[in-house]
Amino acid sequence: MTEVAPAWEAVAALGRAPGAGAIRQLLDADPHRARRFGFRAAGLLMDLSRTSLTEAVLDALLALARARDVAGFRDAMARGEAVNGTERRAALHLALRMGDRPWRAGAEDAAEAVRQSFAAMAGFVMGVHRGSIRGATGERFTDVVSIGIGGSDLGPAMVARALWRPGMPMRAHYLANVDAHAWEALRPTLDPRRTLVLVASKTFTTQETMTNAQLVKGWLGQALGAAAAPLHLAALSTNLPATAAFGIAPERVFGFRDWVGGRFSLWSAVGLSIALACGLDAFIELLGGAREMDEHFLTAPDATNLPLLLAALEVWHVNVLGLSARAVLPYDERLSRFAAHLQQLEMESLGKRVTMSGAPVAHATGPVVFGEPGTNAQHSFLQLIHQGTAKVPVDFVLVARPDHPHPTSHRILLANALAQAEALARGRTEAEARAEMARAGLPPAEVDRLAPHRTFPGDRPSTTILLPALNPASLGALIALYEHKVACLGAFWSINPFDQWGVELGKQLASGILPALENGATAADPATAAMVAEIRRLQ
Ligand SMILES: O=P(O)(O)OC[C@H]1O[C@H](O)[C@H](O)[C@@H](O)[C@@H]1O
Repeated sequence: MTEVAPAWEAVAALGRAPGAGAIRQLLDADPHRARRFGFRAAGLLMDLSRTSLTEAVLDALLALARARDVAGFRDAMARGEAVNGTERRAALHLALRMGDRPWRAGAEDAAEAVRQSFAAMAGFVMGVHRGSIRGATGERFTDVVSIGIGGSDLGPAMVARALWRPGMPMRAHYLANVDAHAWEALRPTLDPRRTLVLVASKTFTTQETMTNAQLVKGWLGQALGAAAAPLHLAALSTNLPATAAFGIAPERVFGFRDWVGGRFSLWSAVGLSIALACGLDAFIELLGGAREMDEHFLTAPDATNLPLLLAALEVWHVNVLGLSARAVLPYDERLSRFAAHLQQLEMESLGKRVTMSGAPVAHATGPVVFGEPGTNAQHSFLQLIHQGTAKVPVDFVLVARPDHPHPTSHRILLANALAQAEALARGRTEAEARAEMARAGLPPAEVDRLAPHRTFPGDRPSTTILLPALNPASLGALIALYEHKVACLGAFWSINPFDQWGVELGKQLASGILPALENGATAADPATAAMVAEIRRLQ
């Protein structure tokens, strides 16, 4: 047996112990549990008290982290080693946060590369905001459209939505889906003379993005003349030849390196729309918040390291308790796309079935992640989480101070979030349900009939992350927390969290099916061929 196997076995044994997974009794036994299992970094409080973690479980998970050398993987990542083994690349999104560390990606001075691309971005943003960079008709830009998909869309779109307030420099719009209904819905809201278009694509070959970019370039050309369109375009990409071929002048191309993974790229030029819409200062503060979490991640001891603890909890839930989904519920409307961002960040990173060396994994990997803002989620899928047969851990994200002048609304929002966490953990026993119905005066037969339906099993885990306020720094720290959790889980599970081969097959098949839809060529797969025939009949 290797050192790793006994560490796994120790964790698994705790999972088989009587009472493992219980939460209510832990809460009852220790009134200080919230203090013991509350952890702070970068202004965030992470409360793990409403989980079934115990001192023994945590110790075993931290021993497993040592056996799996999670800290070693983290440090190799920070040293710019090729931790993305299948693509032979570093994963150096930490360098984008522009800390003082001498970041290197292999032989490259990554810190210098980041400084240069940030300086170019900053110059452009200031030029647009001051009006020295204008559209072809001399008008100032008021709107920015960022065309991109996946990592070139979800992060920036989520952040801009979270941070934008009336009066900020520009309005940002995001165009991702190749479904042209998205463009047709956006188009009438835009004045081409005042619209700046960013084509955000790391590879600059993504079919959806290039299709939309051609549509929007055509719209600019029609409205302003083909020669004027380039004045309204910029590219955010690592593929300089392709941006030039698309007709974007080199000084309008904001680059980044291949060691920035798509789902980790909002801190790079891919985040240009954030800086344009919310201001350069906000973007710098966002980087600063992430940097604070980075420093914590790189230096805090395991036992108080928030990303590592969050990852360890996920191992406990997924591998020991067999919980294969997790819900993310930000109780803040401005974070309405936060779950969408985490869906990509976590599921694209951790949806793997072979180890870094290509052998089948011996255990479950990434859970299904989904979510919606609260309180809306309460009136939707939380029924299943309270009373369904599947146990689904929840991440609550709460913001203490709102930016609106309606304290009553905010108190109602927070009371609901806290009530959900309490209800999930404590539940309501059948005896409690019966007593309550009796107090309400229900006849005994009704009490008997409804008791099973009004019983809540409890012992359903949740994590609460509290932000003092939602601002660029706290949001940067929050996102970085999850990024680092993902890296830790890659190490725990010995999978590559930085590649995404799973998206390739569908891409290849789509290009084979396109001719069948265009001219009736027979698709290779009979089910596809039958559906193509029916679609063509209806068109
Ligand atoms: O930025 P791009 O090269 O256009 O890629 C956009 C997205 O598409 C790919 O298929 C991957 O699934 C994502 O990781 C990536 O973020």
